[in-house]
Amino acid sequence: MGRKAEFDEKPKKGPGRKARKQGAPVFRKQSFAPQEEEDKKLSHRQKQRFVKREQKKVVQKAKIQEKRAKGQQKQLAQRQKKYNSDSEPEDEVVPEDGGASSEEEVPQLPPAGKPQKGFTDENDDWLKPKKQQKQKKVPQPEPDSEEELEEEDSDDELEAEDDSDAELDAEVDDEDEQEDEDVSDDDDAQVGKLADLSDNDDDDDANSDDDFDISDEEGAEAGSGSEDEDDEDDDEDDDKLPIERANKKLKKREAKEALEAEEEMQMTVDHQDVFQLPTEEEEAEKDITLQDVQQRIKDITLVLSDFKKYRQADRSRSEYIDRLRQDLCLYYSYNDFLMEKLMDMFPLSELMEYLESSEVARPLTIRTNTLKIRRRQLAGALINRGVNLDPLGKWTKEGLVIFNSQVPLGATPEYLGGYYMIQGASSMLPVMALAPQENERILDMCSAPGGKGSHIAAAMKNSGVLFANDSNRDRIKAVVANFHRLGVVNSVVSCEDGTKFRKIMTGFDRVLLDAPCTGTGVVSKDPSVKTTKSDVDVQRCYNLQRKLLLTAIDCVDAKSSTGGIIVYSTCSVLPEENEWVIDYALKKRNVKLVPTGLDFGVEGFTKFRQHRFHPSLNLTKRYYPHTHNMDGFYVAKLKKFSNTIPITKEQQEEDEKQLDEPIEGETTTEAAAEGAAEDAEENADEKAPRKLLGKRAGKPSLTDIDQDLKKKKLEANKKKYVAKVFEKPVKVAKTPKPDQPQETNGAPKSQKKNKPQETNGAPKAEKKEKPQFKPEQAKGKGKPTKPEAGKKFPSQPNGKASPGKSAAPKPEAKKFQPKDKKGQAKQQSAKPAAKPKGNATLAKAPRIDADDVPVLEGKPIKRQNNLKQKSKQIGQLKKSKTGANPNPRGGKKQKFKK
Ligand SMILES: C[S@@+](CC[C@H](N)C(=O)[O-])C[C@H]1O[C@@H](n2cnc3c(N)ncnc32)[C@H](O)[C@@H]1O
Repeated sequence: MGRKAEFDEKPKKGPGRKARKQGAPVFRKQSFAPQEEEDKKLSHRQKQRFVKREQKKVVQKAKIQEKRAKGQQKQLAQRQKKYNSDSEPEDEVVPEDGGASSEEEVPQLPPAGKPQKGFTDENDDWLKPKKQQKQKKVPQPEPDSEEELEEEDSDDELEAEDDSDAELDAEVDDEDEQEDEDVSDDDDAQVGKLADLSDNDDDDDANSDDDFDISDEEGAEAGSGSEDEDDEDDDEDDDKLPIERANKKLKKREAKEALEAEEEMQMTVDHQDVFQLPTEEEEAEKDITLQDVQQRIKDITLVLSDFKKYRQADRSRSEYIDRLRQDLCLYYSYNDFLMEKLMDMFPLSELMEYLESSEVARPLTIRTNTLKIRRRQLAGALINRGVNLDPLGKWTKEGLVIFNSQVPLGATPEYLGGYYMIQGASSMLPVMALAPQENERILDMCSAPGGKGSHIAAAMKNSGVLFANDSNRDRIKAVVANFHRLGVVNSVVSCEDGTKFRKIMTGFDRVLLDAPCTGTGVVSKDPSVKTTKSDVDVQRCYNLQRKLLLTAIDCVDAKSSTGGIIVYSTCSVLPEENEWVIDYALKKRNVKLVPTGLDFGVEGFTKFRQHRFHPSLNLTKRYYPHTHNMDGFYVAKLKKFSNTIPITKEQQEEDEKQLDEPIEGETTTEAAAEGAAEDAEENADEKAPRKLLGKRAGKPSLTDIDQDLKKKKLEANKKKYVAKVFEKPVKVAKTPKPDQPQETNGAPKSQKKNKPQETNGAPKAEKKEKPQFKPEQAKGKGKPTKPEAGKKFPSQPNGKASPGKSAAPKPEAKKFQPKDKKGQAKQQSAKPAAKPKGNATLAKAPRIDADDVPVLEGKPIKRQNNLKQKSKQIGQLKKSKTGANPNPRGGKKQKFKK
């Protein structure tokens, strides 16, 4: 008010209120006058704020001083004296204010004994920056009105009064900025608001405090260097808002944590370096948990990922691999045999994926029976029943995937009405590859329970004829039931041994061989596979599959105008049951692999460990649970290009006998040697010129020059493709007869020698026949030598699967023993009763599953076929036997000789 009086006249223009304020050069002396008068001028709010502020200050001061007091009692006592002398007059101001009403009363300072407020030169240094901070941080807002102006004035006055406290205030404020800013709430709204972002919330406050505490501690830990940096940062931070400072500290802390995490990881990795493979004693002593096993799997995986770096110097890779295999067996409940097979097939990382996904059930899928309904209609009907479904994929027009269902899918009216078949996604693939056409004659050789058979019928639109065969009498009933339900009317259902089907009926346009197998691709459906399958099972399947496939090929008419197609499939992932079988067929029949027409799937193996298959095996397809979310599956599509069989009848018979021979439960190295010898024998067969059969019999032979050229060509190809493919399964371990001394091993040789004598003159004609057969294959057949054949069946070399195996390799001479045995086998087959007599192990040998045991039924079909439908091939064979080749046996023997 007084200021007004100083102006003579109001300036019309010029600076505004701010300028006026600034322009007022005269400070009233009353500002320093006793507060009584001033207090009266304070508004109620001002008074409240003032009191608040003062109270706060006192509390803050008390806190700080308490802290200091602990470590600096003496020093502080001196300071106190000094301080008392310096600040007494100012302090006295406060009590003077005390004359105000109790509401406005400024809280009394703590007793003089304690170091209270103010600072000396000694603590001036560390207080200074904070004072600056305070000054910068709390700019005074400009008053907008007269009233505010008054308030400001009074505030100014108050500040002036508390000048001595101001520095201490700064210190206090800095100790707890939030609280300080709280004090200046309304008037300092600008600052207050920003500070309130964190301050008003107690929790946040607490958190931020914690954060700072931590960072302070960390700073202390980091050492003096970082403290200095922090000090510098603090100076810089003075310009920043609290939230910015908090953010900066947070970032710092995060960076530090990241660094620590990295160090920790490195330490962990370094720790792995010293992963110790447990010794056998340690193993025996320690009770191992599943977690331990899991951890060890991880550890060994890491070691194997960089073997040089992480290995123990005294441990070999195979030791780690053995340990890993055992651990995987334990963890995933596999037997050693199957785990070893899988480890051979997949790289380690993929193996883990495969094993993991094999633990999970595949999605439930159904196939629309297009004979009765369209997929869209079926989906609608099922959705109405509360089934949650989707189309299975772009690759199929019939498949639906079921996510969940409120009704059992095997009991819906739609199911009972034959609108769909519950079928795994992978089961749809072979029929798609087969691509059945309308009005064709198609054979489904192993049909039960009829899933794929009914799919074929649907593709044929119930036209033509579908022969659905299965050797299992019980299972064949399911075929009939399903065909009835699904409305399949173009089919003939038979129950025959598939391997004999060529004698029943041939001339099919297409044949599907969905072969019986070990089921290693469907462990999620049938976990017992993980523990029950052995090398004997695989060998048994391998034998049966080869026989069935050769028969399937023989049943197809290569001259079919629409087909001439054979599709082979299994739900096994083992190469022995897939590529091995196909490769065998490529050698034994005039077929070639063609693309399956399936646009997804992994290529079949062209090599597997030390084995090499025909390069065209890459046209076959593999399916895995971890890559396709389907059961493990295999599909191969063959095209028959000639009805001629590129091997002699005798050889065929011999092959069949070989495949018929039972397999002993425990394989031995002797058996391996036997197989090796047989391989060698067969290789000799391949090299030998063949007797012409069928149409080509008697036709002009290749000249010697041609043969030389051919040999050279084969040699050249040999470099590209070394076929070691056909490795026979391990068969019965026939113990040598006691009365057969070592010398008897030579007997087969002498027998062989006799053979060629009977077969003179045939080679050239044989060569003539060969062009129909792929040169690479022919070469491949001829190639495997004894050492290669010695590798035998993949399970054989490691010798782990069969406990009975002897580790010692058989002497070379013994490899020829099988021939002798073969001769025996022939004799035995002629006299079946004598067979068990000759070899006790044969009687014990496990037989083929009930499924696989030929059940010769359906006689009428057989009879009918015997009467009406005689295979061309059989005819040709007979012809060659009787006419074209006057001495077929001689032809065979000659081959052996060569
Ligand atoms: C994989 S299942 C066939 C599944 C069938 N394709 C389907 O989709 O429903 C193999 C079948 O082969 C049959 N089987 C086994 N040995 C056989 C043989 N020697 N001749 C014919 N069928 C045989 C089994 O009875 C079994 O039903």
